[in-house]
Parts: sequence; C-alpha cells; structure tokens
Amino acid sequence: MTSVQPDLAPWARDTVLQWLKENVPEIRIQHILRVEAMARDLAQRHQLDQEQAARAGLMHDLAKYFPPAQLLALAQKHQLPTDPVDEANPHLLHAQVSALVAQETFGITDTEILAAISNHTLGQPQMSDLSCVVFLADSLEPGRGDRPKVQAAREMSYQDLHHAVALVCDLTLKHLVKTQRLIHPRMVLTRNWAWLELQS
Ligand SMILES: Nc1ncnc2c1ncn2[C@@H]1O[C@H](COP(=O)(O)OP(=O)(O)O)[C@@H](O)[C@H]1O
Repeated sequence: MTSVQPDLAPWARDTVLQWLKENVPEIRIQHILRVEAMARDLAQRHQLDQEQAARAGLMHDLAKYFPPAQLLALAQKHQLPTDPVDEANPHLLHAQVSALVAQETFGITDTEILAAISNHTLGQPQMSDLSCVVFLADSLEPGRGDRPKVQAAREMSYQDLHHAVALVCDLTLKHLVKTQRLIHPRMVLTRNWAWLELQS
C-alpha cells in the first residue's frame, strides 16, 4: 500500500477521487458519490459535522475491490478482530480495511471518520451518530431503489437514526436468510442495540 506523499495535504478530495478512478469501477464510484451526498444531507438534518460525514462517505468503499486474500492478510497484519464468517466471506472485511487505507494512504487520523468507514457494512453496538449516518447512506442512497420498505427506512433516516438503523438491519438480515447466506453476528448485535435504543 503506498503512503501519502509528505507534500500532499492530509485531506484532498481530488486525490481520493483520482485513487478511486484507478482502483474502483465507474459504477461503484457513482454509488460512492451518492453515499457522500446522502451522508452530508443526513448530517445536516441531524446537526452533525457535514464534512466528517462527506469524507467518511467518500472513503467508505476504498477496499471494496481488494481480493479476498489481500483483505485477510491486511486484517491479520493489523490484528483486526475477525469472526469465522469473515474468514468464510473475506469481502465483509472491506469496511475495516477501507478505514486502514484511509489512514495509511490518505493520512486520515480523525477516529470518528475511521470508525464510520469501519462500521458501514455491519454497524456496531453503541456506534456514534456519524457512524449511523454513513451506515444508512450506504444502504439507502437513491441508487438502492424505491421499494416500499427501502423508501420507509430512507424516510425514517431523516427522522430517527437508531430507528432507521434497526429497519435497515432487519431488511439486510431478512435478505440474507431468504438467500440462505451466512449472517455476521456483529449485525445481529447492531440490530438488537438499535431496537433497544428505541425502547430506552
Ligand atoms: N450481516 C451480514 N452478514 C453477512 N453478510 C452480509 C451482512 N451484511 C451485508 N452482507 C453482505 O456483504 C456484502 C457487502 O455489503 P455492503 O458493503 O452493504 O455491499 P454493497 O455496498 O455492495 O451492497 C453484501 O454482499 C451483503 O449481502
């Protein structure tokens, strides 16, 4: 992994966009830009830092196309906590590895941004509102379609972050059960946390 040149600004959107053009197909870049825009929008709606949300949105899928062996090797090298489901489906590690790339290649040190990138696929119990925003933007950006349940979760994301996280987890988990796929336990923990938050 190449490191950011010392003369480059620690944060430069164009530098990230150029990297994405070299490492990610155009169709995924379009998704990434919609996540960036929706994360900014949600942050504004919930009085959060829009720049932090947009940066996390722009960098959430940096490792999306890393091969499984590279994801596993990086997870091991950086001692990321892994579950047997990650080993069976290393693609799930792309969220945590994207945070590593943001740190090592683009010099991102803001731990809230790094956590939001890391949490974008499976969430995390007690995750911050910024993490909720990026998790929701990834699942609910306009390119995800307008099925009634997706639309309902999208509308909820502008009202109540935890309620929307609970709805998105339920949608993903139902889909995984229906297609007989493995379920990563962290999303179950995220789902229970989000529903419990609503009761407290
Ligand atoms: N809780 C989970 N357990 C197992 N697989 C999951 C879970 N959540 C998402 N996935 C799968 O992981 C992959 C990556 O998810 P995601 O980052 O949301 O991908 P995308 O942005 O391409 O939809 C998808 O194939 C999705 O079905």
